[in-house]
Amino acid sequence: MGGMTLTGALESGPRIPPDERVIDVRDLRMRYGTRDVLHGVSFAARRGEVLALLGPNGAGKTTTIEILEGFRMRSSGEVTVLGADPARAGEPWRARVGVVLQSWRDHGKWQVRELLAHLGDYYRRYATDGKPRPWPVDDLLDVVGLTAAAKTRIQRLSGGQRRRLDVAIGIVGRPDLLFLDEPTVGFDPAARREFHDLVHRLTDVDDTTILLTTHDLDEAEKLADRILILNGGRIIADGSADELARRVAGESEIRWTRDGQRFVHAAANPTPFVRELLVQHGDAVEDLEVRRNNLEETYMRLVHDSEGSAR
Ligand SMILES: Nc1ncnc2c1ncn2[C@@H]1O[C@H](COP(=O)(O)OP(=O)(O)OP(=O)(O)O)[C@@H](O)[C@H]1O
Repeated sequence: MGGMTLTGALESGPRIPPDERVIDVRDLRMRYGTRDVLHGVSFAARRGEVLALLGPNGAGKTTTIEILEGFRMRSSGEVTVLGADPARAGEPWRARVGVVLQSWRDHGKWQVRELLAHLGDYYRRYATDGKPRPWPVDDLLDVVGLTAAAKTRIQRLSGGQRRRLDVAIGIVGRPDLLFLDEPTVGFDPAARREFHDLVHRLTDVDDTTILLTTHDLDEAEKLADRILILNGGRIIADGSADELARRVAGESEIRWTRDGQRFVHAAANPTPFVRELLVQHGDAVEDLEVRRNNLEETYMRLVHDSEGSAR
């Protein structure tokens, strides 16, 4: 069964015409010493898409992202990002790519606004008619929620504010493509929600393509147009959260009460079951609830199935 889930996942992955691919990865392999950690990874992203790369610890997410960012040399495979090979691309390419690194701790004595204005200057020469660069600093402060902290020295920012500054630094050049490696670690729920709004704004306003990694499946479900699951250096699923949920058998849970008694039933297709239930019991059915697998359940199942079929 695991094998079928796997094949199904890959075959029905979206087909993106080559000229619309902001990211195009084919048969990417990575070996550290004698250890293979990526075994032929292939996927693509189209402009304006938000992709979440999920997978257990050690699956190869950071390695993949670092290769796409041009920070790590791959062992083999074809990688095209914004039309260029990241291993060979130059400064104009880098200016179009945003990277959010973990906590910007240098320049502790600088004020937030001052640092962003300074870093933004670098991007001025890469402005185009369609895309003025950098973000005007006050708009940027507003968009990441740091207006009130504009004059605060970096060393005095709270953990959450620092992560927002990391994001601001990643997008100051108005990148066409943004990489976010576990962007909301350390955020409180309010900051997390604001960050999600920011991601939506970036894709709405700027058509920014975003590739993010996260272990927060709720976050992936809220943000991503498409989910890629990497396990043991292989992509084991590629599709929207709904598509992946549909691929996992026994997906829906139907709950109801009748004569004061609770009932639970699992069904791949809940509609005929519910219809029959109402035909049989009509008004006696109360508190009817149909719940599809959430991404967490789907993810656990897909990872589990792939491990079964890989060995
Ligand atoms: N520089 C390196 N040298 C040798 N092995 C490495 C190196 N970097 C990563 N690895 C190994 O490669 C594998 C994939 O690591 P990677 O960091 O890409 O995984 P990940 O999916 O990002 O994990 P996590 O969720 O824990 O961040 C791991 O087994 C890791 O130990």
